[in-house]
Amino acid sequence: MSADVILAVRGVSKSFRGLKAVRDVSFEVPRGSICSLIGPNGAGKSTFFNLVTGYFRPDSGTILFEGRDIAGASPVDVAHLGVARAFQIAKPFPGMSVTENVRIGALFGRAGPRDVEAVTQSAMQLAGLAELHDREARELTVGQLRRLEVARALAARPSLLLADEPCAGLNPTETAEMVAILRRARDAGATVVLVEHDMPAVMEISDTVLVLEAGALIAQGAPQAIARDPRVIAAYLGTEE
Ligand SMILES: Nc1ncnc2c1ncn2[C@@H]1O[C@H](COP(=O)(O)OP(=O)(O)OP(=O)(O)O)[C@@H](O)[C@H]1O
Repeated sequence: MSADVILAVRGVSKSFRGLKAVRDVSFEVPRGSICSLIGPNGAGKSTFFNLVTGYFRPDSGTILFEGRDIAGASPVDVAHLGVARAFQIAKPFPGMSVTENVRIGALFGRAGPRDVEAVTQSAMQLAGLAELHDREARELTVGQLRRLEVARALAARPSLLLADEPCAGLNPTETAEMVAILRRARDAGATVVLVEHDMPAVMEISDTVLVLEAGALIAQGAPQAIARDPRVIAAYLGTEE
């Protein structure tokens, strides 16, 4: 595996009681890139995130993160190695401030004790939350909560950020902000993989798009090529019988 590949997935499969949720999937994510995982509902996108973050163990295959096989490692171990996940539904501590919530990400992450404050501040800055630093999480809008979730994940200083539908339910202004935040996260050193249904955002932000359908990887490539791919169009729109 080349040093420029941060995540290499090889022949990964996962079934739930006979239902093949992920089928023999292989791909590589170049370090420093932004990669989107798309596909119709039930395609296996969330299952894939759960496999990478250690919530599920694959039935077969390897998941090499920075050259180390993390298939079946615990979520805590995977996080300590440098993989962070920003969930679609943020569950912050509602009575705590934005700063306190982001600091928790830093405390459980890879920053040394002396760096916790600086890492907390820079994650808030990157996510555009500096002005909201003393707001209680319960007062935040959906868009602000989503940014708090990304900031909490980034405060762990991940080298790989997995973002779960970061643009879901956001208005166009908030979506543009989120795209800018994810680009800044990449520029600050994190490779970003997102699951996303917002196609304009996917087209704008992605270096590579991976398409899953019924658990199988049916296409991968640059966004423009993916948008023209007949298999992808058929997967989304269906074909006439
Ligand atoms: N814990 C589980 N137990 C049983 N079946 C599961 C489990 N998790 C996922 N599945 C099944 O695996 C398949 C893939 O689901 P998954 O949630 O990964 O799809 P998805 O692409 O993330 O869909 P969506 O876009 O709707 O979130 C589905 O048929 C789903 O019902």
